[in-house]
Amino acid sequence: TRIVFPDDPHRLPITAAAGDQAPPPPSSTASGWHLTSAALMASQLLYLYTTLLSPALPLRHTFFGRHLTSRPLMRRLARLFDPYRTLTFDEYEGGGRMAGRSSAYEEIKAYLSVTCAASDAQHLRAEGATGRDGATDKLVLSMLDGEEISDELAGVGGATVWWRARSEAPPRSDGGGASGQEKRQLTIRYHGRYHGLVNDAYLPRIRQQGRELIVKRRQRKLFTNIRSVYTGSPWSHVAFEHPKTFATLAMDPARKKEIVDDLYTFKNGKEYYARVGKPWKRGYLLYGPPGTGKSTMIAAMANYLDYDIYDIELTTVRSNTELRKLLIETTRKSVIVIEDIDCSIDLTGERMKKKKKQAGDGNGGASTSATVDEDSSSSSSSTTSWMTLSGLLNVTDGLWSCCGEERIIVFTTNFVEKLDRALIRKGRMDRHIEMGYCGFEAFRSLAKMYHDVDAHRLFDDIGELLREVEMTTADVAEHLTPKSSEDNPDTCLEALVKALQEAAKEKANGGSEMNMQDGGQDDIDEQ
Ligand SMILES: Nc1ncnc2c1ncn2[C@@H]1O[C@H](COP(=O)(O)OP(=O)(O)OP(=O)(O)O)[C@@H](O)[C@H]1O
Ligand SMILES: [Mg+2]
Repeated sequence: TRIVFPDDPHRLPITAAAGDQAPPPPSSTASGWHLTSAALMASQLLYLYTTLLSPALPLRHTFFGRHLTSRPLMRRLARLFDPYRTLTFDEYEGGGRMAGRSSAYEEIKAYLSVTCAASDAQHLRAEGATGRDGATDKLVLSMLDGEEISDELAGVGGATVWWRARSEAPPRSDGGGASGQEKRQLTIRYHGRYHGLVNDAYLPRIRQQGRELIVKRRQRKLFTNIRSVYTGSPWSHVAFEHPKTFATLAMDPARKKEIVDDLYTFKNGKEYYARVGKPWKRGYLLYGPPGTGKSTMIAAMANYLDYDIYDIELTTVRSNTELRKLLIETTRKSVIVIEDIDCSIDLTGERMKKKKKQAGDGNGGASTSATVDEDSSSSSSSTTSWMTLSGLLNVTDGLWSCCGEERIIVFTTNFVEKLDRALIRKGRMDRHIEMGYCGFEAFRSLAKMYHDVDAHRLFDDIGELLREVEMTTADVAEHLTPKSSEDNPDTCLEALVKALQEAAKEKANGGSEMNMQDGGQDDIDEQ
């Protein structure tokens, strides 16, 4: 580690003797603070002694320091020698394995990245970043371990605070490999006389500025639950740059408006959720046949809300505990997605079977449906992972889903009727959205999007055929896509008509029964 000290005329001249150990905090202002030469010498001797004795420990933690600080009088004396205070911000708050990311740490880190750039620090870390405008030439600077930078306290002429970054290696597992993540910390050091100022004005101010910077710089990310080899986080991410918006999502305009209004109300519902005491989250279930725009809708939602996406591949989650950990690691303003929920886990009537069995046994016991035994369900031969329905229920409405605010949970499925009712009841999945086969309104928006055509002689035929034949939006979009430079709106619409007529003929011959699916309602009935 390399340490850079701020230029300060009052720094005690022990740097060389102390090696890598930081010198005592420099005096932040010259005014009003004059040690007598005797006190200065005593403090130097004292510090030299403690520093040499135990270079790794700050003054207060040494044997000598503890003695000095154990009595009020002595403590005051110690303050004379060491009038500086420190505050440490951990990257993870709460301690233990279930610690969550600290917003204070993130905000201060963002603020310091600007201070770093303007500082005279010699060794900084630079990370590439993409700005919101898509520019890829941005750099975000941060302090390397042990690096120290100074910052001014506004309103107090020349008063300075010092920030230092440090990290602890994760504890080793039995196999010798790292078993966890690095513990990162940021520590601020300041003169005791500025304690009130630092806590009441400086820290709130820089957190606010950090928050604004985070929003300004935010490149949205698409996370997936593959452990990152770089950070040890259970999530890896790439930049999220899906171009789909609600403007380019083909569906019935009235239904689209409903969904957009719903999202708008959620996004601006902070006070409402606080007032009624509900966690600020909302669950959406998107269901419908393949190619009807479920994944596309998720991208449009994330773009509309300006949220990150956490895409959970449930089949690789080995236990309910792992799922909880994943959820705790998500940040606010995010859409948490579990696609094809029916394929990820055997959720189909597991609880029903259990309930029936209990009813059949007639021996009481734990009889409520909410008490599914995790172990018995995890040993079910049809599950591909050890995730269980009860674990998933916990995630969607238990403690774990409200460990942060402003989250949307989206499940998608091709077979809504297969899902356990408990999983998709209102409150868990608040809104059920059917993504059905392409209707006339959806077709019209595709025609407008692809060919800028509002009306055409073939529209009536197409409308008729779409009522008769079930064709996915993906298929209709494909027919409308020009395949060569000779293609124009006429040829594309004719190709679509032809495809629809063929599908109608096939249906009439009884060949397309497989495609039959119920459509119609927006919301499915609840138990
Ligand atoms: N409503 C729509 N508006 C615009 N494009 C659509 C729409 N539905 C589907 N598409 C197009 O069809 C393709 C497939 O759609 P998407 O992946 O969203 O389907 P899906 O419902 O998620 O299918 P699956 O169930 O197989 O995951 C996308 O590339 C998209 O461009
Ligand atoms: Mg999909």
